Amino acid sequence: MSATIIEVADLDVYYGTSQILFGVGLSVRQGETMALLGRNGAGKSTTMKAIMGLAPPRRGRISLRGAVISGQKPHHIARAGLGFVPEDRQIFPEHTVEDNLVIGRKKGPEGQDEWPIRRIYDVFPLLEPLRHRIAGRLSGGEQQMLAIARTLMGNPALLLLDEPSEGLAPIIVQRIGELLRQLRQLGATVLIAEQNMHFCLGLVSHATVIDKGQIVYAAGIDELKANDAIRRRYLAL
Ligand SMILES: Nc1ncnc2c1ncn2[C@@H]1O[C@H](COP(=O)(O)OP(=O)(O)OP(=O)(O)O)[C@@H](O)[C@H]1O
Repeated sequence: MSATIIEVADLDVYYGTSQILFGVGLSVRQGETMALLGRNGAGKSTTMKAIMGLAPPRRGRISLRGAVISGQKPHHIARAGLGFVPEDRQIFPEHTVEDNLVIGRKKGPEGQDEWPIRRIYDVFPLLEPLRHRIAGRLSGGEQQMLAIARTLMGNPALLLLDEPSEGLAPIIVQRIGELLRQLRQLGATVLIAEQNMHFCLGLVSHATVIDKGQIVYAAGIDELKANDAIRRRYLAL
């Protein structure tokens, strides 16, 4: 069995006095693509932010390849090997596509340099002809691709994507899905927070379902596909 990349255990997260996460736990192994599924407001983004140190947990532990990272500052966590694409993508809108990519370039925590710009353009062929375009003028789908590509330039051990399909036209969602399937084939380890289960089918290997800040189900994606009761109860499908 491959090594565990990230292990999240017993996380409690609060915003002010409101408790948002209740004992959240999940783990992702090397080469897995895991979906964190749940309805609007279930706690997906908060889980991602907690992992990145942006919503520090009041209780619980997060380890990256066995080393505890909870309690560290977000930039330390990023340097330790986590690459986060937030819901709002956070590209630099006034810079060109290529500048955005170059800004994201850094070696991985063990000196890996697996994503030189040439390889990025091979995997993201739509970005190459746009390289001199101002990022803020790209379409939503192009910006999402750029945000993923830029994060890969940092050679993360784990790529965290917060709702990559949100707000995009179905054809673009399909393209992003194909891209993520390709990353999976290349061996990337990915955690995707999504409301859109259909987007994740055929893309992820495992699924964890969150509801009202608690993990209510975790299994291989085929098991979830076969489990009508869970899908109806927590994913409204
Ligand atoms: N900054 C904040 N302050 C207070 N409450 C917040 C804050 N951000 C989120 N919440 C609340 O925390 C809960 C979980 O939100 P979260 O964004 O993690 O859900 P989500 O599953 O990612 O949903 P979405 O699809 O809407 O992003 C919601 O009830 C939300 O209203």
